[in-house]
Amino acid sequence: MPWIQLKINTTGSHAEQLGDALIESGAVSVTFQDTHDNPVFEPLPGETLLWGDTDVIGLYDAETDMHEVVAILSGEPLLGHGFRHKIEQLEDKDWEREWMDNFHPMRFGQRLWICPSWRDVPDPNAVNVMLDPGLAFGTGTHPTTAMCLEWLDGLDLAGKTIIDFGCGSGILAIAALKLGAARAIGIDIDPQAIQASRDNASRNGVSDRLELYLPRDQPADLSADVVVANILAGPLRELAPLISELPKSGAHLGLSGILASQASHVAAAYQDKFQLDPIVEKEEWCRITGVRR
Ligand SMILES: C[S@@+](CC[C@H](N)C(=O)[O-])C[C@H]1O[C@@H](n2cnc3c(N)ncnc32)[C@H](O)[C@@H]1O
Repeated sequence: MPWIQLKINTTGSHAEQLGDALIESGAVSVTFQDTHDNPVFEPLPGETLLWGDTDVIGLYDAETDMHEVVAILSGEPLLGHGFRHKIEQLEDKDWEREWMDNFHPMRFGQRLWICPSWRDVPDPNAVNVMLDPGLAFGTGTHPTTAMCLEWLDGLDLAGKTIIDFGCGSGILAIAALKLGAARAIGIDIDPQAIQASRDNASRNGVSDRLELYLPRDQPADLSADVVVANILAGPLRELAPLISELPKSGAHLGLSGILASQASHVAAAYQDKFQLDPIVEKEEWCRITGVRR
C-alpha cells in the first residue's frame, strides 16, 4: 500500500500537541524523531532556521488530499498559515528490505539494469547502474521509479541533455547518462538527495556529466531535450508552469509519482503545452509522458 508522510520540525514541548493535530487531520500513525539523528529537514530558500529538537512525522494513506491536510493544520495555533513542513512519498520498506535481502539486480526495459554494488552484474554488456539503498529515495523498487526507468530505456538519449526534477538518489539522471545522454541536471529540495546523487554518480563514473542543484541555486535559463519529474501529484500540478518551460520545443516530458485517481488532474495541468501519450499505470501509480509543442 502506498503511503505519504508529512514532517514538521518542532520543540519537544510542542511535539505531543502537534502529534494529536496530525492524527485529527487524518494521519494513521504519528512518530517522533530526534532531529539530531535526522538532519534532513531543509530550510526554505533564504531562510535561517532555529532548529527544534523533534520531528513530528504523520503517515497518511497516499489517497489523502494533502492540500486539505495542510489547510486543516494551518488552523492549529502552534502552526498557523504557511507553516514549514515536508511532504514525501515513501518507499515500501518491506519491499526494500526484501530486495536487500535477496540482492536482486533488476532489469528495466530492454537495456537497463539497476544492480546492487556488491553483486556481479548479470549482463556485462547491458547498461548497468550500480546503486545501493541509501538515505535518498530511488532504488528502482518503487513503481514510480520503475516506470521512469522503463520510459528512459525506450528513448534515444544519445548526446541529449536531461533534467531530473526531484532527483532523490540520482537514479534517473545516472541511468540516462549511462544510456547515452551527454549531460544531466539533477534538482532536489533535499540536500541529502543532492549528496546521495553525487555519491552515486561517482560510483557509476558519470560525475563529470551530472550537475546538481538545490532549487534556489539552479540557473534561470535551464532547458533540456528530456525532462523527468517523479514527485507527487500536488507539486506536479503546482509546478506545472515551471516544469513545462524546462523542455525545449519537441522535447520529451515524463511525470511520475501520481496515483491513478490523480492522473487526469495532473494531465490537465500539462495538456496545453504538451502532446500527451496514453497514461501508463503500474500498481496504483501512473506515468504521464508527452512531447513539448
Ligand atoms: C519520489 S522521490 C524520486 C526520486 C527519484 N527521482 C526516483 O525516481 O526514484 C521525489 C524527490 O523529489 C524531491 N522533491 C519533492 N518536491 C520537490 C520540489 N518541489 N522541487 C525539487 N525536488 C522536490 C524529494 O526531495 C525527493 O527526493
